[in-house]
Amino acid sequence: MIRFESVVKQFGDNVVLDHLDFEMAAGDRVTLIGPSGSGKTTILRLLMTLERVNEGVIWVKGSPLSHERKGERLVPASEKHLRKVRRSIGMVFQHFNLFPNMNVMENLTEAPVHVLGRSKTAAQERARELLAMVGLSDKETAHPTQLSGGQQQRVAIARALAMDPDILLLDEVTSALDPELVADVLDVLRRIADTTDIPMLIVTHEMNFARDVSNRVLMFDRGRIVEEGTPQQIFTDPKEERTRKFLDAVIAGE
Ligand SMILES: Nc1ncnc2c1ncn2[C@@H]1O[C@H](COP(=O)(O)OP(=O)(O)OP(=O)(O)O)[C@@H](O)[C@H]1O
Repeated sequence: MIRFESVVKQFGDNVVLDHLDFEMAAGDRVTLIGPSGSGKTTILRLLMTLERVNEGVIWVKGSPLSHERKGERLVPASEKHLRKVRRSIGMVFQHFNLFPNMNVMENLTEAPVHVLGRSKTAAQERARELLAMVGLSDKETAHPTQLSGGQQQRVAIARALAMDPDILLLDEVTSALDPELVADVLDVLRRIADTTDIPMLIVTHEMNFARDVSNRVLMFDRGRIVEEGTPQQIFTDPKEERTRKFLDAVIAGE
């Protein structure tokens, strides 16, 4: 479904991902953990095509994301290819990033209509289903500034799903929220995990959430996977000293 094949990403001399190999199957929910600067967000940004690989190839559903085919060969993706493949990846950011001058319904239908070419009626119908799923059916005509941070983030989740993406990327989606708003957002994501089979790749420090939603946890350090397992195994019986130290530090900071 998703495959990183020997991916290298560097910024100047800083090698952030060092020949990274990793795969996600359909229906996988994977949480990435690891110290600050270990490359977690870079992985999401590569999938979002906001960054380009230096070496290696990223595949989505058997097609290259980072590259395109020229006959038998793979060549680095053109901007046109990236614009096209970007549609299949849904991302929710820490800071919501809703369109401020559009109401909730417009936020949800803009890209399905203008990028995917759906009819306005079909896009609105799908948007209403998604608003019901995130518990905001009564906010269709509200503008982002009239919503709490938690409500804005739930709209952002619905907006990502409105594109029917192949994968949903969640980057620290609760870390900009007031503590009392976190639970609602996590509950919505738990419900989506329970009621859909969309693959999710999650970066979070909310270990309970990771335990509830994901079936695999990958521990990163310096651009490499140092340990991988089920949430149960990684959180209760980590094998690697680096994982243990990292989890102790997260728990101490909570
Ligand atoms: N656009 C960029 N230009 C230069 N260096 C970058 C850029 N983006 C990321 N980096 C560097 O890449 C490394 C990995 O960053 P990344 O944000 O992927 O880590 P992270 O594991 O997500 O950390 P955090 O938990 O703090 O978000 C860091 O050393 C960072 O400084």
